[in-house]
Amino acid sequence: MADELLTVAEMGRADRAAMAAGVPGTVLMERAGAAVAAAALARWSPRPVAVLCGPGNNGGDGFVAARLLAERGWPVRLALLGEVGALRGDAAWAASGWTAAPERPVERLETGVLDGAGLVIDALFGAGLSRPLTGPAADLVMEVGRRGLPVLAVDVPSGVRGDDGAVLGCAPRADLTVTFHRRKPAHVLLPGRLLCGEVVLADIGIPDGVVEAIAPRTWENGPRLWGARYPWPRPEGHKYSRGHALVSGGAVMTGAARLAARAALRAGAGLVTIAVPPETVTLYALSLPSAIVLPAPDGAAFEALLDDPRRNAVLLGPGAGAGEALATRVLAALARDRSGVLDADVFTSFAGGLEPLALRLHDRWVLTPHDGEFDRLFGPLPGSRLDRARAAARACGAVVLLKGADTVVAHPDGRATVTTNAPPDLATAGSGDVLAGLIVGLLAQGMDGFDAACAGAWLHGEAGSTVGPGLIAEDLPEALPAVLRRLKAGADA
Ligand SMILES: NC(=O)C1=CN([C@@H]2O[C@H](COP(=O)(O)OP(=O)(O)OC[C@H]3O[C@@H](n4cnc5c(N)ncnc54)[C@H](OP(=O)(O)O)[C@@H]3O)[C@@H](O)[C@H]2O)[C@@H](O)CC1
Ligand SMILES: Nc1ncnc2c1ncn2[C@@H]1O[C@H](COP(=O)(O)OP(=O)(O)O)[C@@H](O)[C@H]1O
Ligand SMILES: [K+]
Repeated sequence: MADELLTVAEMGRADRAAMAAGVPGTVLMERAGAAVAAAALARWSPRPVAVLCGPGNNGGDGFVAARLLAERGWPVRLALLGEVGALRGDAAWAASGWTAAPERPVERLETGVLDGAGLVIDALFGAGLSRPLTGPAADLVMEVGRRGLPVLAVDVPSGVRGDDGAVLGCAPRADLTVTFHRRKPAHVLLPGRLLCGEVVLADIGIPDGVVEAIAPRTWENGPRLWGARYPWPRPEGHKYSRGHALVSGGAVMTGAARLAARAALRAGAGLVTIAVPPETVTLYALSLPSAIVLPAPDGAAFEALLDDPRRNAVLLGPGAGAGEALATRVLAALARDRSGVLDADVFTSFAGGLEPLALRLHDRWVLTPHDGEFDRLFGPLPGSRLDRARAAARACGAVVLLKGADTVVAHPDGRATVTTNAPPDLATAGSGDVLAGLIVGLLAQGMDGFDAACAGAWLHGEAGSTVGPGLIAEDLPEALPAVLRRLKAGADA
């Protein structure tokens, strides 16, 4: 499946470009409806179907699918929101194909149309959803849920907004969603993703060059985006050529930096130094035999460690304790030519204002806030998670990774990805520290900020899925070798 995600506006441009290139809208609609019918035939045994059509082109796709399923002998009932006479353009053409047979009435959109149905095709609203569902459309959607009927959604479950996956009013929980040409953000962002069920992407004959001309800026995260630049060890390499990560460790919450350091090593950093309060050296050293544990009694000692340019990537925040001392270390790291990750307590330390960071950050730095930390640093920004992460990246000049079940990585230049492979088992203490460690380990090996953030988020999700239920954060670095072996074998390309 293609990785690009098109906004509703970009999809509209793709449709228009296809028509300008000589593919009529009716042909696109016939192919869309045929893809819906084919998906129903492939997934379900023949059964009575209720096709719910809306007043626009999403409804048009429904008319086509209804006709094709009826031609295959399925018992089909079709109900329309509004009057047939009010349909326009391609949808009017599609409706005429259904009504051409006198035994195929167009029913009013009332719950009775569901009686006897073994499948619902939801073709009420797609790209054109403009307001919350109310009235008969909302009644039908609620009733479909109450009856527990299987649902095949056309383009998106009606009520789910294409650009951000938000639910306007209500939306059915689909078993299968058939979308066209490219997926939309709603298919990967929550809650939309959870309402789509399985997503089938259908080719409706929009020419190949159209996507290149649109140059979309959003992708589903996966190895196809960054795998070619993954920093695999080279035969002639040695530990000094694989980067040296410097992790700042705290006095009390020592687990966070230890988890991060171990993840950085597993990600392939040649060396990891962990700078810790002197009284904790033994504790850190005993649990991290492969890391270099050095005492850093104060900020000056930490800066002395930073001064060695071989320590090329820095992680600050996990378990550090928020405050002036951490803020000073962050600014010291940013004053040098390094890459790095800012996480956890850093966001609280700069909650008073972004300026000191924004003045010094660049795109070899990655910020990894969860929603609460994000709001603390950037304020409550409007829009979807994609919008907010993009705005934050633009505001601070660094790569922003907004954590969650649908983690977004955004670059200041507007590129963004959504990560979809993370299981809910990752919602456990310390899991974010591992993510930060993975990213700093990749940065140390020379990956750029956007690639390292995307690769780190994806590896984190894969590692989480490999372990599954019962996962604790310590498991994640240990799951990495198997994930990397599969990645290297090209199994996920
Ligand atoms: N373009 C193409 O070539 C192709 C497009 N394709 C298909 O077209 C779909 C997009 O079609 P579309 O643009 O006509 O929008 P659609 O989703 O049918 O809704 C618009 C209508 O719904 C109405 N309406 C909206 N919200 C409402 C609400 N809450 N409650 C009540 N009414 C509401 C809205 O009314 P208005 O806002 O104008 O008042 C308008 O009448 C796309 O998802 C795909 O399935 C495929 O065939 C492939 C080729
Ligand atoms: N429901 C979920 N599904 C998938 N991943 C999740 C979910 N909840 C949290 N995560 C992931 O788990 C990690 C938690 O990080 P964080 O909130 O910083 O926790 P901690 O500070 O305890 O390490 C993030 O990578 C986040 O994306
Ligand atoms: K729909």
